[in-house]
Amino acid sequence: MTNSSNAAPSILVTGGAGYIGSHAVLALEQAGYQVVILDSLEYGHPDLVEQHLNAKLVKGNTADRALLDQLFQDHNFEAVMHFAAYIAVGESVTEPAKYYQNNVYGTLNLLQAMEAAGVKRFVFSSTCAIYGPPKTVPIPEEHPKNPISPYASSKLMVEMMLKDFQAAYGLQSVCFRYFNAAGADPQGRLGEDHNPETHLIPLVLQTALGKRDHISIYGDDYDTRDGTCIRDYIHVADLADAHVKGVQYLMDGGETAFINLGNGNGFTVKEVIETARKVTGHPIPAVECDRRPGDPPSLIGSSDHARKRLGWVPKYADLETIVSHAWQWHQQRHGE
Ligand SMILES: NC(=O)c1ccc[n+]([C@@H]2O[C@H](COP(=O)([O-])OP(=O)(O)OC[C@H]3O[C@@H](n4cnc5c(N)ncnc54)[C@H](O)[C@@H]3O)[C@@H](O)[C@H]2O)c1
Ligand SMILES: O=c1ccn([C@@H]2O[C@H](COP(=O)(O)OP(=O)(O)O[C@H]3O[C@H](CO)[C@H](O)[C@H](O)[C@H]3O)[C@@H](O)[C@H]2O)c(=O)[nH]1
Repeated sequence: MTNSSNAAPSILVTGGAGYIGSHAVLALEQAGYQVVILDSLEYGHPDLVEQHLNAKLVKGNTADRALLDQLFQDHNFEAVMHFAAYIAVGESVTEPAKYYQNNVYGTLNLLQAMEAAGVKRFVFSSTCAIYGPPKTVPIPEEHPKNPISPYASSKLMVEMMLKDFQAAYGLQSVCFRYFNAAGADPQGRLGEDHNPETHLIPLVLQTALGKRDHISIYGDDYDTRDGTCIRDYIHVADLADAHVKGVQYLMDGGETAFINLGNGNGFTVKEVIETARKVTGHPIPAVECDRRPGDPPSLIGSSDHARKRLGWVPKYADLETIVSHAWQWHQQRHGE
């Protein structure tokens, strides 16, 4: 089956039942695309897909070549957006094979299936973690790449494959290097629900809801304005919007590009907790603990490329707005 020429363009979204992928599917659908989601559902939330997205959900793994070939035969995809990956930095250190298998081999298998089907546009979820400890802040795309975890190495390996696939096969891709994804759909339909949860903002909000006794602050002796780590929090709806612009860029004939997605503003762990206290009205007890291994003191991205090449302007750059949207979601999903 193929789409007729005036049908809505069709996109395959892997990992579309997960946090960032589901927001991207929503944004694609609002922009008039038709979406098929491929998700193993090892993580991810089929209930949210069913309630809030029109996309067809196919349960399956990027490692399953026969399934991929069938999908490419059944649909005339204009592009593939690839979110499916394992994401826990700490786990990747103790179980690197799992990360190379899923994040590298799974992606290679997908790219080979795309090549066989003649699909030439690819949008990839990369990470600021590929830069390693920054030598300059804000970090530009040209910054040296020194990943310090297998998770980050797995993402850089895919970026290297994408350069080679462009040269050899003419595959054009946009690699988005996200800084810290945060927040939730402003209308409260979708949000962050990782299990286990390791990210700061959801853990702070679980503490506000009384699901945890306190939030642990990992290190208060960094060389930063209050001793805690600085991160560049980027609203998930702004990430989603960048992905729609990324697909459009490729459909307009754009060539392979590597693009940071951050706000260019950093907030300390203590500032995030203080903002959450203000937004939620809860005291949110915090306990200062040892540093978490592998955490760089400060990560802030320069997003000039995204602005210039894609015309992307984040709508929700304000931390209070990001935390408010996350709070609305957490109360609804996890509140009593
Ligand atoms: N969350 C962040 O702050 C962040 C930062 C940088 C990069 N990223 C990248 O963004 C992407 C999405 O992250 P997320 O936070 O939405 O994670 P998530 O775990 O919520 O979503 C990933 C989804 O992919 C699915 N999946 C995993 N492996 C699969 C496979 N082999 N085949 C099919 N489905 C598979 C999971 O079931 C899950 O639904 C990942 O590639 C991640 O590395 C996330
Ligand atoms: O309970 C917690 C959880 C986190 N933090 C701190 O809060 C900051 C943000 O931590 P997150 O775990 O929310 O985010 P990371 O910066 O560690 O991780 C982000 O960047 C990583 C690469 O560095 C990966 O890409 C990952 O998916 C992405 O969320 C860090 O300084 C961390 O030490 C705490 O103090 N207490």
